[in-house]
Amino acid sequence: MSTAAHDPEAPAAPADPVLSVRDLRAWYGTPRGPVRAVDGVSFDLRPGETLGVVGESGCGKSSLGRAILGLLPPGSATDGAVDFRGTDLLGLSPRELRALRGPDLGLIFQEPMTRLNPLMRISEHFEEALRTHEPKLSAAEVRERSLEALRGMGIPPSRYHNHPHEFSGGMRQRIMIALALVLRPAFVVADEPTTALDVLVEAQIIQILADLRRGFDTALVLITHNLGIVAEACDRVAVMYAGRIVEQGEAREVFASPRHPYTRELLRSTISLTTTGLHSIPGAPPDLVRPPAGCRFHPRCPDAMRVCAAVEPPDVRLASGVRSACWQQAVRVPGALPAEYQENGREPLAAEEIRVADEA
Ligand SMILES: Nc1ncnc2c1ncn2[C@@H]1O[C@H](COP(=O)(O)OP(=O)(O)OP(=O)(O)O)[C@@H](O)[C@H]1O
Repeated sequence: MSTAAHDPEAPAAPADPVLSVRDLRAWYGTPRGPVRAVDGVSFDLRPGETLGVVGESGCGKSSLGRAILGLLPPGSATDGAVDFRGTDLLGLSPRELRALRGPDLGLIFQEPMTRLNPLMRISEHFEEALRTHEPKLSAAEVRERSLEALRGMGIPPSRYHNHPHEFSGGMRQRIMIALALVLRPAFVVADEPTTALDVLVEAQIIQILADLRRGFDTALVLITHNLGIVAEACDRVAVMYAGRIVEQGEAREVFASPRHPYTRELLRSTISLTTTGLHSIPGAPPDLVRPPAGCRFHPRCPDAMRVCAAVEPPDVRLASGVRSACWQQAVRVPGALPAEYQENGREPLAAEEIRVADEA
């Protein structure tokens, strides 16, 4: 560990994390065996921070968001620790968790109709949420807070007394977001909040999330396929592959010089979409019932070495503060490379060895 000399000009020490996730695992029981959708994930989130979680489809992003909030379906299980302001969320009963959702833990998921009651006016939804969690607010304050949240999402006050069916799908989604944010939760998970929305609305949501974070120190985990949003709106990024975080750090740093080959490939596939041709990463993420040995990305990795097919790479903290789980970095850490790979562990992995490793 490095120790920095005291610098009087240095910014104040960062606040304690609002959320600390340690070695989180989540799996779904299936007839083929457990699907290990989240497999040893750790990160911290400080008040006001936004962490973007990116990765291809099926890498475990949504499972991570749901596992943190205790929202996995029946038949699934979790292990590890999710510390939210000193309470381990994984140890809470469903009832205790429900009490925290809303005022402390917010969630924004894709399905907009799931929580809007078609029989209730929009105003009644807001009144119910605020009266339940902030009973001291006056009727005027409830109205003011609600209209402010709705206005932020581009819904004019004239629509306050309408019913859900009088809005388009996109508007309903924005109302749902306003409803989650009106309670000013300390921590929010937003899972692809923008898929059903157009680009203008997307920009608006990014703005709201930024305001929220500035105004109320809300910490946010933003799960998305859109690396552009992460580059624009997130402080930090976690790149997930096959149930693990393979690289995490300051978004600016990770995007400027990605260290993990998976991050590099993911960035290339996004950038080329908006410029010239279509680049996609050859192959597909692995079956999470039987993931490959060693580094899970090795069968698709252009830089794979022999050690990658056999031994899981340790998480290496680089000088920039970025953490990367890749043998290309780990071989430089004294003692990291096992003795039996000292001699030939760095040799490039031949195609036939990848097949053998896959079948193992
Ligand atoms: N209810 C379930 N039962 C069994 N397997 C599941 C269940 N939900 C998800 N999975 C599996 O868990 C793995 C991770 O899925 P998850 O939805 O978390 O990934 P994701 O990265 O969020 O994907 P996307 O970007 O498509 O939403 C996948 O292999 C998926 O098939």
